[in-house]
Amino acid sequence: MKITVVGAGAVGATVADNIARKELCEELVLLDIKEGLAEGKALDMTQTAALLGFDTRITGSTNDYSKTAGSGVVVITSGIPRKPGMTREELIGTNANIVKGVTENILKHSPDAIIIVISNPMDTMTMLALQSSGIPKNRIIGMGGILDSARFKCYLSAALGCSPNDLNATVIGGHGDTTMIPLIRYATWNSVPVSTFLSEEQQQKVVSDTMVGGATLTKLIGTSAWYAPGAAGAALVESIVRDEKRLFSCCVSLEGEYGQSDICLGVPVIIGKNGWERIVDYKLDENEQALFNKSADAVRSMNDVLKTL
Ligand SMILES: NC(=O)C1=CN([C@@H]2O[C@H](COP(=O)(O)OP(=O)(O)OC[C@H]3O[C@@H](n4cnc5c(N)ncnc54)[C@H](O)[C@@H]3O)[C@@H](O)[C@H]2O)C=CC1
Ligand SMILES: O=C([O-])CC(=O)C(=O)O
Repeated sequence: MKITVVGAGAVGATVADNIARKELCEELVLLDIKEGLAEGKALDMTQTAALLGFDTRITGSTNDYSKTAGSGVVVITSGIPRKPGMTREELIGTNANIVKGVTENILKHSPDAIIIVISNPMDTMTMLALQSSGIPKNRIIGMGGILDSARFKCYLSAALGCSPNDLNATVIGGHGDTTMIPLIRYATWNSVPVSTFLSEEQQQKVVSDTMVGGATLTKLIGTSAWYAPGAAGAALVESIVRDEKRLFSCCVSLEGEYGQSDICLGVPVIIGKNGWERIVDYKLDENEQALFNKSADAVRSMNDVLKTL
C-alpha cells in the first residue's frame, strides 16, 4: 500500500517517521508546499533505514499530487500551528482554505483513500474535509481524541504513580481547550475505577490538566507539540492498515449517535480497514451528555465559518 502525509512540518514528519519505523506501507509519500522541504525530510528519514532496519520506501514531493496517486490512506497535517496564548479555533481563517484545497487535490489522484485530518481546528477541519470531498463518511477521520486520551493517561499515571500502560482512559467531545471531555468516571487502573485511589480534587486536576494539555506544551515550546501527535496519528494509520479494530476516540460524522447530528465530533469508534467502522455507545450519564451537547454547540458555531468559504 501507498500512504501519503500532506504537510512535512513538525507533525507530518513525525507521523511519517513513525509510519516508516513500523513499516505500515511499502511506499510513503511526504508532500509539502514549501520547495524542497518534503524531499529533504524524506531523504533524511530514508537515511535512518540502515540504522533502524526498516524497508519502507520514502519519497518527497513539492506540491506534485501525481506522486501521491493510488494512496490508500492520506494524513492531512498541512496548515499553521498555534502560538502561545492562541486557541486552536483562531487557526481557522488560514487552515480552512489549505485543508479544502488539499482534500480536493488528494481525491483527484486517490479517489478511494481513507483521509485522516490532523490540522486544527481539527473538528471543523474534519467537517470541511467531509463536505468538500463528498466521499462516504466512514473514510473521513479526525485525529484528536487518541492524543487527548494519551495525555489523560499521562496525567493519571503521574497522579497514581503507575504505568500509563496499565490505564484505560478516554477523552471524547471536541479537540479544544474547553470542548474536550475526559471521561474520568470510566477511567480505570487495570479495571479498578481511578476514583478508588484519587480524591475528587485530584481527579479534577487531572481532568483540567488534560484539557489544556496542548496549550501547556505550546507555552513551553513556543509552537504546538509533535511527538505525541505524530505517534497518535501513526497509531490510527496502523489500526487501519493492519485492520486491528482498535477502539479509539476519533472525530467522525454523527447522525443521531450521542444525541447529535450534522457535526463531526470525538466519540469512541472501531477503526479498521474500512476506516471508522462502528460507533460504540458509552452510555453517558446526564452530566456527561450535557458536556457533550455543550461541546457540540461550540464546534457547531465554529463550523458556521465554513458557510462563508
Ligand atoms: N489534531 C491534533 O491532535 C493536532 C493538530 N495539530 C495541528 O497540525 C497542524 C500542523 O502542525 P505542525 O506540523 O506543528 O506545523 P508546521 O508549521 O511545522 O507544519 C505545517 C506544514 O504544512 C505545510 N503547508 C502549508 N500549506 C500547505 C499546503 N497548501 N499544502 C501542503 N503543505 C502545506 C507548511 O509548509 C508546513 O511545512 C497545525 O494546524 C496544528 O495545529 C498539531 C498537533 C496535534
Ligand atoms: O495544541 C495545539 O494547538 C496542537 C494540538 O492540537 C495538540 O497538541 O493537541
